[in-house]
Amino acid sequence: MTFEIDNVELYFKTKRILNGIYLKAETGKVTAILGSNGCGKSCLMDIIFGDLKPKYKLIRIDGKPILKQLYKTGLVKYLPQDYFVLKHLKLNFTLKLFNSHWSDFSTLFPEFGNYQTTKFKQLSGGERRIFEMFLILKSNAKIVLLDEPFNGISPLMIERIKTLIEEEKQDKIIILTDHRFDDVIDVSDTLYLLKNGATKRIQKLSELEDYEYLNKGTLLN
Ligand SMILES: Nc1ncnc2c1ncn2[C@@H]1O[C@H](COP(=O)(O)OP(=O)(O)OP(=O)(O)O)[C@@H](O)[C@H]1O
Repeated sequence: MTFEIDNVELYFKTKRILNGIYLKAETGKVTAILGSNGCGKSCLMDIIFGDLKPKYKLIRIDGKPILKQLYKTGLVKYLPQDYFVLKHLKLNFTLKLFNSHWSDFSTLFPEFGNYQTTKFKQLSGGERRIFEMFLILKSNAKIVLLDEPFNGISPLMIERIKTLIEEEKQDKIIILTDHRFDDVIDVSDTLYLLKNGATKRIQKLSELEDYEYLNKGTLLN
């Protein structure tokens, strides 16, 4: 499956946020978006999901235009920056709601060993993020959007999540954005930089320095 978005124009009042977007993602690949604070990455994710209506946009799946909001197609799941699981829900019940099982989760994350009946609100910030990411990545969605999946997660857990992303991308389109550029570069197959409202496809990592997303010499370290 291929996913494309282009011709996006997003304004807030007279402030232009996005105006030159083209992004193509496909099953079996992780497509990543890098960009500085406030450049419009979360807005672009919201637009793809269908939760933010720009002045104009064109989304195509396998070349065919999709005119309704993407979430209405049932093809997509979205990990936004804010938590989406209801605070009072127990973890094992929440997994059932997402057609998953406690044993699947605890096999991958044994650190959560006896948390079956723990409520979501009793988890730490990083634990909540890991749990929500598992729900999204293990879902049967064909398109997965991850907004800052590594935020607040400790290094060893990031490695495990990257492994999960690698496994799950086999039958999913995964589009993610995060400020941990080294982890993003490591896990991505296709890389875009969002700058001045437009996406630039990154073919060589040195372009990240040329476009002043990274300081010169950062990639040598
Ligand atoms: N509802 C809104 N009303 C007005 N301006 C908004 C709104 N939402 C976002 N913006 C502005 O749009 C721009 C892009 O915001 P966005 O959250 O997409 O940035 P981002 O690239 O995800 O940033 P960060 O990496 O800091 O999370 C910012 O300048 C922000 O202030």
